[in-house]
Amino acid sequence: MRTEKDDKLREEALRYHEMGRKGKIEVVPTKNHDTQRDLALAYSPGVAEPCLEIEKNPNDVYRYTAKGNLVAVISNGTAVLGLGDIGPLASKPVMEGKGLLFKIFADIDVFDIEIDEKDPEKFIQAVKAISPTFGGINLEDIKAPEAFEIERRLKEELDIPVMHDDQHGTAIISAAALLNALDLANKKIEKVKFVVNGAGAAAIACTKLYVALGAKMENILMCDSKGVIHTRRDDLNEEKLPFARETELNTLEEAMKGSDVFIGLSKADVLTAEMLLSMSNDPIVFAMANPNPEINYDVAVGTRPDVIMATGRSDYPNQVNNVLGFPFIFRGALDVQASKINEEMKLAAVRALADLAKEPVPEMVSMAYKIGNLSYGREYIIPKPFDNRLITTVSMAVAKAAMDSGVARKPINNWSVYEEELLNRMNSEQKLIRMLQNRAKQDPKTIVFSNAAEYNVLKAAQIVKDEGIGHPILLGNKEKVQEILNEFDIQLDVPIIDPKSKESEKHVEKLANMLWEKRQRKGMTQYNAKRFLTNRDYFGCMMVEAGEADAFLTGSTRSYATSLKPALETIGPAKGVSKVAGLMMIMTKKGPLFFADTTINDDPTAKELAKIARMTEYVVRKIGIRPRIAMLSFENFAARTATSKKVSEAVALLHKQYPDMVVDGEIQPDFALNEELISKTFPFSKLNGKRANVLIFPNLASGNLSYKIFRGIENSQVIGPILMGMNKPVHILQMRSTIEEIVNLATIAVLDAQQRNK
Ligand SMILES: NC(=O)C1=CN([C@@H]2O[C@H](COP(=O)(O)OP(=O)(O)OC[C@H]3O[C@@H](n4cnc5c(N)ncnc54)[C@H](OP(=O)(O)O)[C@@H]3O)[C@@H](O)[C@H]2O)C=CC1
Ligand SMILES: CC(=O)C(=O)O
Ligand SMILES: [Mg+2]
Repeated sequence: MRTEKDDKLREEALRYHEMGRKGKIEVVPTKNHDTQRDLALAYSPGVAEPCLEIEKNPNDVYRYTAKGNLVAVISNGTAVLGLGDIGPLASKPVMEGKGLLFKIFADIDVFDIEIDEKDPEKFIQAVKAISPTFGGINLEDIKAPEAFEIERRLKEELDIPVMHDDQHGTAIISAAALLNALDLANKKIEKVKFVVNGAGAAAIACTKLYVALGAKMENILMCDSKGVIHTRRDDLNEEKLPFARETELNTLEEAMKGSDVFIGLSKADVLTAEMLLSMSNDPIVFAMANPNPEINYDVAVGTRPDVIMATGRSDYPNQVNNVLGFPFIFRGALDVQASKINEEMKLAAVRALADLAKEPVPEMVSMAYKIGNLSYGREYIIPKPFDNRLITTVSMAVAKAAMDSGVARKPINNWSVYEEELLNRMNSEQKLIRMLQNRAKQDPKTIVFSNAAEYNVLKAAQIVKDEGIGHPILLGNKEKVQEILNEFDIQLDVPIIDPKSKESEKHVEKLANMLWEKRQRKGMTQYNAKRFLTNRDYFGCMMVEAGEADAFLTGSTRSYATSLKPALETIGPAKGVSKVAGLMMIMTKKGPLFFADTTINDDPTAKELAKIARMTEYVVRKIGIRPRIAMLSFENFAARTATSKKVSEAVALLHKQYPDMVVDGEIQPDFALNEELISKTFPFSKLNGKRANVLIFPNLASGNLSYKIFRGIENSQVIGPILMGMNKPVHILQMRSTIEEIVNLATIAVLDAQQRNK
């Protein structure tokens, strides 16, 4: 069933693949290559030395080359997703996609290899011939029954891990999800009746693993394209035969009656609402065909509110897709130089995944999925791919199982060092920013950029446009802007408005009249309103006020206060807000930290401080993070000085007015940021033994200077200042912001505009 959403996705997917550098992965040099000397080492003559070492000791290949971190994703294109035999060429986007996932989730490099060969023997020989290059081989989208023979032989004949992901990756993930779904439905694996639709590579491997976990063969009905696999059939291959049941049932429809679990690894839309209605109570439906499931998610949930439903897709709850497995399974296997991926390693991955879903979900994950409260339950039976913990949890479990089962050639001695290595592979700061950008891209908004005759602003606007984060409008002198565009060869075709130019006179007049109407009783004359409107800051703000744009970004060439004044006089604070404030988001290895107020209120009173805290809580929550707020001072719960007393008073106000708010103080920042110190020293605190992620400073000096010191020492990425409390999205950059900082704040401006549209 093709929906409007599918049509939109089609368009977007084609654009995504076509834009910019072609393909989804590239090769990047890892060593210096700037001088003649570097080249003499990288290539001839120096390169001969590692060659000779490896000739003497083949294992040194792991020491001197990329082999140990390089996986081949190999396909012949005979069972590409659920699209069938579309050939090796057409399979390339999927294989490149796998490469991308290997890289971003587990820092594994991939060559995707599409082989034009259907004959299993010839295919095996081709893979064997290129295998010296790789530390592991991920077979992909090869159809059954050939896939079974190909994998079996390559496993036997090669001494590096070989895994057909559609079989075992899928089996591992779906088994983990199944264990949790059964737990939630209060059913036992030994008792439940399964219908497995599909009898190909994925379906057979999954079913075998469920049997290994306790499912009973006599409770499983498997169907292929011809219907139920039963003993009366004479067309069954070797792999299907063990699943042939003595039964009178012939069709999927008949098989479904009274079943508890439906496993779909076949093709789109083969399960009907009527069939779903014939299942038992609390049915479990894993419709895993890609790109479209055996039954549409909304249809299934609409038909059976008691269903526990999963699909292979990322845009619905419970994505049961092998992406949750292969990056981390190979990571663990490569790190111990495992000779194979065996049953013990697979079962370890199943348990690790199933258990992880029961743990509290970190904020970063909820944020990536724009879901406030992700917790173990019917709509969260399996971790999400963007969960940072997968790399440590699953890879470590797999590595350990490889060692315990005797297939590891390079055992791990120090697990905490290994854990640290795994975490360092992931650049969590970048990930967070990427997540925010992805959210912005879902619904890009029109952003007016002031100071367009600045290189950084133009470059940032170009990125915002090219990445699909927003639709820029530039404010500035057209000639100057064009000059910079030409000089730096920046391709940016967006509207440019110069409020000072003759051609903008009518536009200026319209916005000036609006402003005058707004402020005529606050001393503004019509003449002054018109004069103000030739100023870019007034003009940009009024465009947002007039609904001509969704957000305004300014400040990169002016002092903060100079840009703030027009914003306050035009857009102004939101209803009920007496003090606006500036929030900085600082990316740290332990996650994002928020600082307020960093830009506006010199010495807020206790009441104002409480308001700033409340407003910050709201904004942080909107970003998708659960705020834990520390009200900072230089004393801990023992206010003696005027500053601490003020903070203490603000905390009392907050506790009284908002008893559910996670806020406490006065507290020193080193305590607030240290879980152990907090839980041991202040067990009574409302922070509940958890590290704070929002720091409210007692005054502007401490807030502003702290984030600047932090930024200077840590060289962390900073997003902000996010201007909080305004009636419409306007944000003021720091002077001389970098391109990256402008793009980041533009992203926040888009998210801000998205929130307000809801
Ligand atoms: N979510 C995930 O992580 C994954 C999902 N999949 C999905 O599973 C599906 C199968 O992949 P894979 O096993 O690799 O491919 P195969 O080609 O090996 O197997 C396809 C199977 O589907 C069966 N089939 C086709 N049409 C029907 C139908 N109308 N009713 C019942 N069965 C049917 C075929 O039957 P016959 O034997 O008669 O030809 C065959 O057994 C694909 O949609 C794929 O996207 C696969 C791997 C991972
Ligand atoms: C997810 C996957 O590997 C498939 O659908 O084939
Ligand atoms: Mg696949």
